[in-house]
Amino acid sequence: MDQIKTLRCASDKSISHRSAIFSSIASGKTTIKNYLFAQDTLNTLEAFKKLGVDIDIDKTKVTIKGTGKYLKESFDIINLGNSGTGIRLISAVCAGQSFLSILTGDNSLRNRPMKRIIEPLTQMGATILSRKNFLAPLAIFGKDKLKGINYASKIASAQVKSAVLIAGLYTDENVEFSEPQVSRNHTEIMLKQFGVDIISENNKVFLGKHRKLTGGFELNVPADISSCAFFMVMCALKPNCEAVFADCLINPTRTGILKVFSDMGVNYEIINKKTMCGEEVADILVKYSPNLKPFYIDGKILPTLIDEIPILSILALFANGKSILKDAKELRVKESDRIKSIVENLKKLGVKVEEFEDGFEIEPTKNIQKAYIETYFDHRITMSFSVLKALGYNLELSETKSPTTSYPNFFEHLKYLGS
Ligand SMILES: O=C(O)C1=C[C@@H](OP(=O)(O)O)[C@@H](O)[C@H](O)C1
Ligand SMILES: C=C(OP(=O)(O)O)C(=O)O
Repeated sequence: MDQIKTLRCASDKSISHRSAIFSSIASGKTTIKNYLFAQDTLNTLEAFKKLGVDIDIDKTKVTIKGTGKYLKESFDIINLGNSGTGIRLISAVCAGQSFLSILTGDNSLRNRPMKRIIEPLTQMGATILSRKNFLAPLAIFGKDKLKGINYASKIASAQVKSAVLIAGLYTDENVEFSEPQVSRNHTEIMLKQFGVDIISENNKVFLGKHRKLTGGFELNVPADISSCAFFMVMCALKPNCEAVFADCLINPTRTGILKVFSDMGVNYEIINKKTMCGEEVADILVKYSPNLKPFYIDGKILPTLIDEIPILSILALFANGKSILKDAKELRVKESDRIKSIVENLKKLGVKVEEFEDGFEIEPTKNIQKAYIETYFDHRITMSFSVLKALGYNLELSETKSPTTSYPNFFEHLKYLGS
């Protein structure tokens, strides 16, 4: 048996975005330790610098002198790169400012749906112009006082929920949001830390009376379970592998993958629970797991593992039966159409896979063929197939730059765990 390795994977992307946004619109100087220095979350810091916030970045921490909720007009267009979270949450901040903001992103982001936030933010009183079909760039004419809203979202989306709650900080009227399943709740947890009254009841959230953010403390961002997932799967598939994933976020709105691991027979153990950033965190030990059952994933669990589907589709190749994914249409509007990206690439490996509008069925295979993988510049597709390649399969990837979006030292960690 090899020595047990410890890996502190990339910091949580969702929590990093929120820490930057809320520290910027709070009073006081807030320090963020273990901020994720990846392209998406660096773009969020750049956005707030453009909006007049004093932000200091050094190797270990970010210090943000909050301005309170009213910012300065940006001289320039704000570019959120590849980040759906960045553009959708910052649009909501801009909806509460009495000046014009223009938000854009890269080719992928300019093709992702923005109607989902344009609709509620417009109902709350902002004026938002977009390209045809509600696509970015977005021109946002905000108002310093918005209207209340009772918004029933048709999709479970933390980005939509967060947009409504953030815009809700700019009104004294009632703000209520509901969604079909509970999406990740980092906005609710962090707004509470900044002193905002917020009440969650099952799949509903309400803002209370107190909506002013008070910063001036230190936040410490845990490791991202969505980033750990790549190496947890690698460890499950690599003979003699045993690794501890340190400080991994285990917020129940994010741990669907652990439930799927249990169902499939992945050998893991939660060994050391703690709290960071108001969030549940733990060290997780994962071991080689040779007898895997297939997965069945549908709408109930999906929001809690939405970003882990690409790497779970790799795990499915080694199960002892057909894995099924349903109700996952949202995957078609991520950084790439992830259903298509997964299915097309698995077919190239010689895997029997059937594509549905909202998911797929994957047959395991003992004979993975040599293939050229088109990543569509989607970080999670690149990282998933890089794990498969590191397990000894003959793959060539169309690019290996995209992981900088969420996990800049991904390949270093891959080498460490693979060695
Ligand atoms: O709020 C967030 O930080 C995120 C929410 C999810 O998107 P949706 O809100 O579109 O489901 C997720 O896929 C994304 O990676 C991060
Ligand atoms: C979907 C993702 O992020 P975003 O929506 O913020 O671009 C992701 O990281 O997988």
